[in-house]
Amino acid sequence: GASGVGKTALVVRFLTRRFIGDYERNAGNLYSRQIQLDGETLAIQVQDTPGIQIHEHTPDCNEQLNRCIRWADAVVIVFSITDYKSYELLSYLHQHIRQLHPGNTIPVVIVANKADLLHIKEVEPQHGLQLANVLGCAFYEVSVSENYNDVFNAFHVLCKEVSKQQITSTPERRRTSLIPRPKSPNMQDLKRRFKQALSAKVRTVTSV
Ligand SMILES: Nc1nc2c(ncn2[C@@H]2O[C@H](COP(=O)(O)OP(=O)(O)OP(=O)(O)O)[C@@H](O)[C@H]2O)c(=O)[nH]1
Repeated sequence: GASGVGKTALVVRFLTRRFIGDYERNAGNLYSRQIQLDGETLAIQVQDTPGIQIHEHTPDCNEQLNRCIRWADAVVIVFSITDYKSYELLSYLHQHIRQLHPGNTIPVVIVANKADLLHIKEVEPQHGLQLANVLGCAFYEVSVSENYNDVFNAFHVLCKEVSKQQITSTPERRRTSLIPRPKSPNMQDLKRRFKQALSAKVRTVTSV
């Protein structure tokens, strides 16, 4: 999704259950994780992506992002209810994902984030749901800062859909052993940034 909608916060909340408020611009980290899903242990990888830039009113999906979309078995498109322009990107992004996965309907979830900021909302909740229905996507309105369960449910739906597809798909579609394992596990990077955020908070509290 667009820049600043909460993509990194969403991934971090899903993987660590924690909300870290301050992030630098996201370079696109890859996280590997084992999760429990309906009594089954799944190995998943979550690729965080940089915000889509808009040039002369046209979204610019660069080759790095296109590689991520082609690699993915499922996609979460995030927008913020406080940023109408991020909502306007949804149809374009959905169409772009379909073009990069011709003949294969990979599961897509649309997440409307920052539901805690209703006082500055620019997008009505029902508009997100209506558009998701038209596009044939699951829809979740969440507040990553306030709530873990809705975030988990959005990823849970995707993992179930992917599992279903992999059970019914041909063997070559199953890429679990072919997914490139990250060289340096990004969980170290996540822990470093988490510690930085915590120490920053301690400094802030002290300075107050
Ligand atoms: N109030 C509120 N703020 C949020 C929420 N989710 C994220 N934020 C804040 O929004 C800002 C952007 O969050 P990021 O996770 O960096 O957004 P992003 O989409 O990864 O941004 P880019 O890296 O620029 O693409 C940060 O200051 C977060 O603290 C939310 O649910 N509520």
